[in-house]
Order: sequence, then structure tokens, then C-alpha cells
Amino acid sequence: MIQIKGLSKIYKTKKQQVQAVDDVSLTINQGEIFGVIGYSGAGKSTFIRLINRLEEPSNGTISIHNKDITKMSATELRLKRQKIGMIFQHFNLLWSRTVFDNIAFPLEIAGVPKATRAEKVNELIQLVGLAGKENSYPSQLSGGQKQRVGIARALANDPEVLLCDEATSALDPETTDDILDLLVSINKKLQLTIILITHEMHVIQKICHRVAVMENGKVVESGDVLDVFVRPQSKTTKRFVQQLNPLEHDQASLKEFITSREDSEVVKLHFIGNNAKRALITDVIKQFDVEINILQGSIAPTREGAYGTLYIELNGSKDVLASSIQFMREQSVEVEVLQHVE
Ligand SMILES: Nc1ncnc2c1ncn2[C@@H]1O[C@H](COP(=O)(O)OP(=O)(O)OP(=O)(O)O)[C@@H](O)[C@H]1O
Repeated sequence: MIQIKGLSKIYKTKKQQVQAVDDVSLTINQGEIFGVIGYSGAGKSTFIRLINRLEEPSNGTISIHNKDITKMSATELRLKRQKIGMIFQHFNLLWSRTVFDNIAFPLEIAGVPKATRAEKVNELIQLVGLAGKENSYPSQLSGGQKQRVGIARALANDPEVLLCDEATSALDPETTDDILDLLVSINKKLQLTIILITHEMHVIQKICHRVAVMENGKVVESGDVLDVFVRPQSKTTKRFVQQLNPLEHDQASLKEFITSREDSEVVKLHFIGNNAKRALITDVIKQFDVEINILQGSIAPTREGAYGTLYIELNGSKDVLASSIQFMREQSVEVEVLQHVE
């Protein structure tokens, strides 16, 4: 478990000071993939670099497995850093070394004997899917392959946590998905805790269990991905969620359906997790003398299950409308009756 309390970073220059990270407190559970999302300048890079003290905190504590790394001496920190893997947007590989030698590098630093080193490197090459590329140089690899080398290198000393600093931002969408799949498989196989920063909601949606949203150095919202996606609270989070489902927020087309007619009601349904797989509309039509007109809908998968929204117009007598809505609520589907569309 990683516990971050009251973490702050103030950069002081001659002319001014910038509070890049402002009183951040978070708990990251063992074995989870925790994402931090924010727009440019929110403080994400500073935050992740504070975790392994590539940046020195101005205030606060960071405990990894109950050891506060802010209190460690230089020697203790050097050893601890071997247990904190990190991957970068631009890979940071050693260009004059082969794939094999790049991955072997942290093992050399840690003083691992040559034979054990070779065994470990070969194991990592298999794990990240680079078999056959051992003797290639980074310049001979694609972006995705370079990041695979970065991941293998970061895993060489069996880290307790893997930090990912915008690890897919330099990759095309397909390669991004391949690398995200690899991170998920490593997380599962090794039970490895992963902390990543990103400005892409897709990354959070695809692989994270929990998420924190940063703005002006502060965490403005955090929680399970599904909860945050379904009920975003802050303006920034709402903007990120909107990126995933632009259609849902374009409600202009619904306006004409919103009337004050007694025999018609427009409702928005929120389906979460397994509910998203149900044939709810069929059930309602079978049970009640009601007509249903589907107006708009969308569904988004996340690591923790799918969530979807559906706008429907119900037509029927006042009693039937009330019973239908009651029935849907009893099925654990959130039902919002729209009086008007903004
Ligand atoms: N070394 C530094 N010296 C002074 N100010 C800095 C330094 N590094 C970052 N900052 C400032 O701290 C704030 C947060 O920057 P940071 O790079 O952490 O944000 P970010 O969310 O990672 O943004 P981006 O995605 O653009 O990198 C910004 O205002 C930035 O200008």
C-alpha cells in the first residue's frame, strides 16, 4: 500500500514561486492500477516524480509498504528506487545499448551476477513480447517496441510499484491499446501496483481501477473509475467524462420530446455494471401497457464493468407511466425524469 499525505511541491525561481502540487493525500492499494488525470500544467508529472523523489517534496510524506521515503538517506533511497520501476513518455532508453543490454542495465547497477542477469533478461523479454529483438538497438524499434523495452527494464529488479509517466502519449491509438493490454497483463500476473499519469480519459477507462483528477496541483475528485465516470462532481471531471461520450452531452436533439403532456415522459436511465447487459426495455414493454421510443443511448466499457445511459420517451396513461418508472427503479437502474433539457 502507498500512502501519500499532505504532499506539496513548490518550485521557487528568482522571480516567482509555483505551487505545482498542493496538499495531495491519496491511498493506493496493493495490486491496483491507479490513474491520475489532469490537463496540462495540473501538476501530474511533478506528482509522479515526487513518488520516487526524482523531485524533492516541499511538504508531506510518501509511505511505500510503511516506509516513508521522504525520510530516507541517499543510500536508503538508492536501494528503495530499485523497487520503484518507472516508464516514460519518450522511453529514456540507452541508444548505444541493445535491447538485451538496456534491460540488463538496472540489474548491473544492482550488482546481480551475469548468469542470473541473463536469465532474468530473457524472462522479461518473453514477458513483454520482444523475443527475437534481443540484439536490436532502440533506433531499430517501433515506438511500441521501445516502450516494451522500457517496461521490461522497469521490471528488472522486481519492483513493488511501477510508475508510468504518460507512457502511451507518444504512441498511436492501436499501439497505445497494445501497451495498455500489456500493463494489465503484468498487473494481473505479478500483482504489481501501477500508478500512471495521463491526460487521456481512454487510458483511465481501459485499465484503471481507481482514478484521481488533478487541477492546479490539487486532487479535485477521486474514487472508483465507474463511480467517477457515472457521477462526475467537478467541472474538470465532467469535461473529461464528456470526451468519452460526446453524444450524451449533446442534448439539443432531445428538446422537442420534452413536453408537459400527461401521457408522455422523457427519462434518462443510467445502467451500471451488469445492469448494462439487461433487456430492461423489453421487460417494461412486456409488463406495462406503455410505448417506448428510444431517443439516444451510449455505452462505455471500463475495467470495472460497463456503464451506459439511455434516453427514452414513454407514452401511456399517467398511472402506467408511474408504474413503469417505479418498476425500472426496482431493477436497480437509476432513473432520472427529465422535466426539461438544458
Ligand atoms: N522545474 C520546474 N520549475 C518551475 N516550475 C515548474 C517546474 N516543473 C513544473 N513547473 C510548473 O509546475 C506546474 C505543474 O507542472 P507539471 O509538469 O507537473 O504539470 P503536468 O500536469 O504534468 O503538465 P504537462 O502534462 O503539460 O506536463 C506548471 O505550472 C509548471 O509550469
